[in-house]
Formats: sequence, structure tokens, C-alpha cells
Amino acid sequence: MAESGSLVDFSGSLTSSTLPPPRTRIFKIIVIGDSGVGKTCLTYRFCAGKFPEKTEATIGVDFRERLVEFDSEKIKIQLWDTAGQERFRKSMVQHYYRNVHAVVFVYDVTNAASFRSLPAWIEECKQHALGTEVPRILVGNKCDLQDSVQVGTNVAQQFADVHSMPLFETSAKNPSSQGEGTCVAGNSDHVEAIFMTVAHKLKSQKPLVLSQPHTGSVGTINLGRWGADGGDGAKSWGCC
Ligand SMILES: Nc1nc2c(ncn2[C@@H]2O[C@H](COP(=O)(O)OP(=O)(O)OP(=O)(O)O)[C@@H](O)[C@H]2O)c(=O)[nH]1
Repeated sequence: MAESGSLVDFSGSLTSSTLPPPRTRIFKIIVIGDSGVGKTCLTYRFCAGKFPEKTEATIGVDFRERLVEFDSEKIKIQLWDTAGQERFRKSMVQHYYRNVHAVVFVYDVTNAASFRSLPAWIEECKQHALGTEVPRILVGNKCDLQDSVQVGTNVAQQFADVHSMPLFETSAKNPSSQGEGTCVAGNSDHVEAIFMTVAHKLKSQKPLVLSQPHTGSVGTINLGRWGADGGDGAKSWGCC
């Protein structure tokens, strides 16, 4: 370590143009659940700010990201929108489970089968070494379809409690029309709040390994299947 005198001399030659660019932390969050539960719509709404007019079944994995700022620190939230259909995900699975910082499990509140599938998704995570030490949340989507609800808040909350996850009920289509489940009431842009909550949680944890020079991009991009990796996993998670 340089003594303070030599440090002063040396720092005189250091200008902002010679310093490395500020680095942006990246949080890799995978979004999983049955086909048709709305994973693409949720990730699109968060990254592009609107409900997509048209979606097609995801093949493999789509990758969207958004740059956000917390306490003057820029953070890139990278959402990996995975295919729900088995035939579109097989070859890809082990790649998108690498270096994950958080997992978002999605079910469709109007589709009980998608809720019953959750244990299988949790099991798949476990098989890829993603246990309870990785922050996880449960999202019940399509709450705008109130007349068709098949999965009540109580049963979803019980499931969330058993698995130590916070539960959010929302709608990618109309985020202000969510039901009355835990953590949901009165938020006018709930999808935003869900992903920001996860990012906030991750930010307050151990610094991540992977970072990259700040490019200032905001919004949705699709880099294809092998676009990016995250860093070390975050270590703990409390219910909201
Ligand atoms: N009413 C309503 N429809 C939604 C909502 N979210 C998604 N949808 C619709 O549900 C269908 C499936 O949505 P996707 O986002 O493609 O579902 P996915 O989970 O990504 O499906 P896969 O890519 O096959 O895994 C589409 O027709 C969407 O328009 C929502 O919050 N409310």
C-alpha cells in the first residue's frame, strides 16, 4: 500500500478520463412457471412498461433487462423469461440455472393446474442447486380476471409460507386491478414493485461478482439464449 505522500503525488496524474468506468451490478433473475401463466407479459411489462400486444410461446429462454438506480447506484435487472413448455426448454435448462441471483415462480390465478405445478418447479430449482438460500418469490398473475379465479389468496399464501416465499398477486395486463392477497393492496403499478422489491433485496445483500462497464441502456433487449451470466448467488432472503 502506498504511503500517503506518494499517493498524493501519484493521484495528481489521475484524471477522471483515466479511471475505469463505473461498474454496474447485474442481478440475474429467472422467471419460471407453466406455459401461459404470463411470464413473458410480466417481464415485458417491467422492462418495456407496457403489456405486449401479442405473445408467442417462449422457445428456450428470452432475456430482457432494465437499468434501475438505487441510492445513486446503477443496477441492471436481468430477467430470464423461460419457456413453460417442456419441449421448448429441455436443451436449455442447465444454462439458465447458472449463476442465478433470484427466482420468480409464476402461476396463473385462473388456472389451478399451474398452481399445482409449483412443487415441480421448485424441485427443478433444487436439482440445479438453487435452494432456499437463493431469494425466491411467488407471483399469482392474471388477477384482472376476477370472475375466473381458481386459486384463492389463502391457499396461495399457505403455500408461500410453507416455502418461505413472499406472495404477490398481480396482473401483467392491468397491474392496478390485483386482488387482495398479501403484499398487494393499493399499489398502482404492482409489477414494477415486485421486481424492484427483489432487486432491492439483492442489493442489500453481499456484493455480486459479475459486473460490466455501465452502458446506460434502459429497456427491453433480446440477446437470445446465451446472452449473459450473473455472478455469485445472493445468500439470504426474508419474507416481505
Ligand atoms: N387477462 C390477462 N391475460 C394475461 C395476463 N398475462 C398474460 N396474459 C395472457 O396470457 C397468455 C400467455 O401469456 P405469456 O406471457 O405468453 O405466457 P408465458 O408464461 O410466457 O408462456 P410460455 O412462453 O409458453 O411459457 C397471453 O395470451 C397473454 O396475453 C394478465 O395479467 N391478464
